[in-house]
This record gives sequence, C-alpha cells and structure tokens, in this order.
Amino acid sequence: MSKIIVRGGKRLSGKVKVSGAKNAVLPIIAASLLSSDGESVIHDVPHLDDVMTMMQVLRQLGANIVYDRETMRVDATKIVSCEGTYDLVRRMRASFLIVGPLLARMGRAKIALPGGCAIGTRPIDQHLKGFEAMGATIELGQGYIEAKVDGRLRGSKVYLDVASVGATENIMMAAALADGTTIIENAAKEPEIVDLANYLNAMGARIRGAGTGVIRIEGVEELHSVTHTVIPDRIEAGTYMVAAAITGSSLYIEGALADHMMPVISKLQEMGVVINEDENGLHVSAPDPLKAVDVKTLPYPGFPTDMQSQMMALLLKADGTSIVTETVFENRFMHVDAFLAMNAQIKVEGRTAVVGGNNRLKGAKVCATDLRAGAALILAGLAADGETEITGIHHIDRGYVGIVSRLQELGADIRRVEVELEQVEEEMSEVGLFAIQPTWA
Ligand SMILES: CC(=O)N[C@H]1[C@@H](OP(=O)(O)OP(=O)(O)OC[C@H]2O[C@@H](n3ccc(=O)[nH]c3=O)[C@H](O)[C@@H]2O)O[C@H](CO)[C@@H](O)[C@@H]1O
Ligand SMILES: C=C(OP(=O)(O)O)C(=O)O
Repeated sequence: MSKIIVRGGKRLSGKVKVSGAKNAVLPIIAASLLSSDGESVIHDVPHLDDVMTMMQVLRQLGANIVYDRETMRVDATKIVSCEGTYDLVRRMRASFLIVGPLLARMGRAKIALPGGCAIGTRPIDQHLKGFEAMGATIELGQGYIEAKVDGRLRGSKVYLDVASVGATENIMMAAALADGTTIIENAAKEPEIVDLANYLNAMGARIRGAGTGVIRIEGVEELHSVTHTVIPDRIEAGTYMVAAAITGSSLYIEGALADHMMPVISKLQEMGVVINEDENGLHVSAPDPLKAVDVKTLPYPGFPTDMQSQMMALLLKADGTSIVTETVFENRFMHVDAFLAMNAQIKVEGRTAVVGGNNRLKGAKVCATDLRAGAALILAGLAADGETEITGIHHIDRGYVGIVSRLQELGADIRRVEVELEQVEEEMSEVGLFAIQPTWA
C-alpha cells in the first residue's frame, strides 16, 4: 500500500505533457467491441488503473488486446462471453459502457452493478431507459443487470431526463448498429462524447450532432476497425494549471486544448491567473494574491464537476470568500473534511460550500476519498506549511499518470512511499474512518 507525502512551499517551473483523456479513452475502448473485422489501433492511451481495468473487462469478453507504450490494439473479432463480472466492474463505473456495444452486436449483456467514485448515488436509469426504448428487455437481480434483444435493436427517440455523459455514450454506441435512426435529446455535450462519435464515425457509423443537445444516429449493419488518437485530458490539464496557480508558479501545460477548457480557463483568469495559449499548449502563471470567485459546477460547457475539488483547494488561498456550488453530484464535498484538517475555513450547507480565503494551510494526515479529491489534497499539500500525508492513493492512480514523478520534475517536494497495510489501518483507527489527523495540532 502506498501513501504520498508532500512538503509544501516549493515553487514549480518547467513543462508538463498532458496525457490522453481517461474519460474519452474508456468509452472508445468499449466501442471497439462494435467491430468484428480485426484490430483497432488507439493512440495516446494513458497508463492508468482505469485503462487496465477496461482492458481486463474486454479480455474477459474474448477480445485480444496488446498495449505497448501509449498504443492499444484491440481485436474484438471473437467475443466469447457477454458478461462483465463483479470483481472488475465494481472497480470502475465506466465498465458499464460495454453494455451498449454488447447489446448491439451480440443481442445480450450481463453486468454487475457498476462501482466508481463514491460521489453520489449515480443511478443508471437513463442508460436503461435508452436500451428499452430501442427494444431491449432489462432484468435486474442479485447485483446484476441483464439486457437482451431479439434480433437487432431498433432506432428510437430517447429524451434523457439528465444530460448524462455515460448514458449518451452507451445509447450512441448501441444505436450505431441498430435498425433505423435514433435521436438522443438532452444529450450530454462533453468533448469526450465528440471524440467517441468521431471514433464511431471513422468505424463507419453515421452520427451527427455530437457536441450539441440533439444527436442523430442512423444505424448501420456493420462497423470496421480503425486507427484513432485520443483527445488530451482536460481535467488532468486543469489540475496542473491549478498546481501552477496555488504555488504562485509559471508552468507550460503541453498539449492542453484551450477549446475544451474554456470554463476552467475563464474562472482562473477571473481570479487573476495569466494564461496564454500557443499552438502546442498553455502558459500559466499566477500572481499573488489571487481573487476569490464563485464556482458552480454544471454539465459541459459549464464548469466541470471533475475540477471542483481542485478549484476549492485554490480558493482556500484566494483573497476573500468564495461560494462553491456542486449541482452535478449530490455528494461531492468529501474533500472538505480533509481541508478542514489542514486548517481551512469552509462551511458546507447542502450542495453549497462557503470557502474562506487567505487560509494558512498546514500539513496533516488525510485520506483521498475519490479521484479528484485525491488530486485536490496533493494541490493543497503543495501550498501548505509542513508535511501532508495522503492515503487512499488507489483513487488517484485511477486517473493521473505518474502525478508524483511529474510534480517532482516540476520541482515539488513530493514522494510516494510504500507502507504496510497494518500501519495505515492503525492510523485510520486512531483518527476515524477517513484517516484525517492534523500533524500541526
Ligand atoms: C468515465 C467518465 O466519463 N466519468 C465522468 C462521467 O461520469 P458519468 O457518465 O457517470 O456521469 P453522468 O453524466 O452520467 O452523471 C451526471 C448526473 O446524472 C445522474 N444520472 C446519470 C445517469 C443515469 O442514468 N441517471 C442519473 O440520474 C448522475 O447521478 C449524476 O448526478 O461524467 C461525470 C459528469 O461530468 C464526470 O464527473 C465523470 O468523471
Ligand atoms: C468521477 C470520475 O470518474 P468515474 O466516473 O469513473 O467515477 C472522475 O474522473 O473524476
């Protein structure tokens, strides 16, 4: 078991290269199941635990996968199983994205109820509503969902009650091989949806409108394998932009795509962060002090919920009080307790957090409760006095490629150490479930 130890107060400098987007590559790997004619080649596949999990999920179905450096070759010509088992699916919610492709190609998918970050109840009713509208029957029981269709799925109109990213992706993949046209209304508009649609269209699908609220998918009889390069990870890029801002440093974020990051860029600019775009990335530098701003998370093109905790870390150092409102997930303030242990002033009322500024953050023993919360604790640690020890690192490994070594290269005092499980358990029992303990008290 590992923990990350950060000693705050160092300035950062240099450049960091953005990886391929986790939230684009996971549905793209799943979409490779739709081709029965040889090998799809996917470039810029980031080395993340979630990618490894998706690879294992597809291998269990019979796909042949070779993953070397950042290129993944997926050959799903032979599918031998239509089942996503509990031990894999519980690790990652995106495993549920195999259901649309399996249903469309094989007429059947059985899968354990999905896991993922504990940031809300995260139902899958909108996915199921889409499949049912296309003629599938759904059975639920003993922690599994089974979806079946006789023959091909039928094109249909699906209005999503919430603009769900995963439901839009799952329905789009299912509809790509359906008989007739599917129209998804109130579709999610995230850049990762556009990347998936581009991948499917290159495979021979007929999808129009991805990136808008209405997506039309004319089903085709078969899809073929292609080569594709995944878009850069806008959340990873945003996290490093906050690392620059919270340490009062200048960094170059190579490969960051400003077009996908406008809500984050404009909020940081509102705070006083200086951001200049060139053809390969973003130059970020931060004066001291930064201004307090209010942040409200919304589906794209609103401010991303996946950047909320990192932004809150930054607001702790801003000059004045900020209001952070989380509208996408009902339980995404789990990082607040850890910030409080680091001497922060924050009050949470429902989905709103009042974040005091000018905090003198102090190192503490804290635990990452989800992926982005973990990133936010590293960021807070970079700006805190003394040492911050972060456990729960497996969450961070789901979504950040080599975050410790990358920050070390930029000049941060950060290291990852292996510890005995018993030691972590002992520390956790001393301080309660979330292992939060001020080291400065
Ligand atoms: C692998 C991946 O791409 N994960 C991202 C994806 O997750 P994910 O696709 O799971 O998120 P959704 O967009 O589906 O969820 C948004 C909201 O819709 C609700 N909902 C969703 C589906 C459904 O059937 N019913 C329902 O009520 C959820 O509980 C949540 O409150 O989008 C989220 C919102 O931008 C991001 O935080 C995640 O990082
Ligand atoms: C919440 C996230 O991931 P997931 O949907 O896989 O839990 C995330 O990437 O921040």
